[in-house]
Amino acid sequence: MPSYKLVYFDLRARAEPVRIMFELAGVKYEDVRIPFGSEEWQKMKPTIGLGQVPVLEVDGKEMPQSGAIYRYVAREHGMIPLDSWEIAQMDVVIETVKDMAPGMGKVFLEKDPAKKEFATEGCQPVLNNMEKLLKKNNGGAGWFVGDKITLADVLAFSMVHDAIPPLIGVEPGDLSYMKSQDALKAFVDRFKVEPKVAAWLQKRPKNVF
Ligand SMILES: N[C@@H](CCC(=O)N[C@@H](CS)C(=O)NCC(=O)O)C(=O)O
Repeated sequence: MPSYKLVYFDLRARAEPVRIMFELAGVKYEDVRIPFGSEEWQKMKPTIGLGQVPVLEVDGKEMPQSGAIYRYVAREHGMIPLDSWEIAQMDVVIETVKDMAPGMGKVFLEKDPAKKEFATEGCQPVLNNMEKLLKKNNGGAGWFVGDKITLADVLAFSMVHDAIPPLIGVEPGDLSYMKSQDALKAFVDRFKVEPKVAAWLQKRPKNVF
């Protein structure tokens, strides 16, 4: 097993899917958390990867870009389907989850009315698409693709459980912003009680983002 060092800020954000995959796979890794906005980061920035984090070090070799890190870790630890069609279905889910980003970026910089609008209206079309994709596989009773957890599930969970709630001013895991996405809600409930995920949710640092 290679030696893994994940370098990010003291946040969940872009690093959390990697942490969740390492936990699911039972892989040991060094979870380096640089204080956000710190002097330490300003010193480190010119020396690491492409000057941004996350960076994953694998046996001392650096890998920047969260998307590349996600796929690499998922590939190494059995969270990418084997079949080309299923890989494409996984990518459809990942691209759909990414459709949340423009709306989220705007809300991040705004005050309460924008947060409320995003929760009640802005995020709903993407949630509906996620619901639709989930239901295409096994009627929505299992995971997004095939019959085991893939990167698609990890990214979908990170988005709806961890990333959106604090953005709209509620706790991670508070899904009250979901309207008619019952399969997606049930998916989150299923994912978070997977034993290794549940253990991680208990012990992970309690960051806002
Ligand atoms: N395309 C990159 C973007 C990485 C990125 O924007 N990282 C931010 C934190 S989420 C960062 O390092 N910000 C500090 C800086 O740019 O100095 C990725 O997906 O990894």
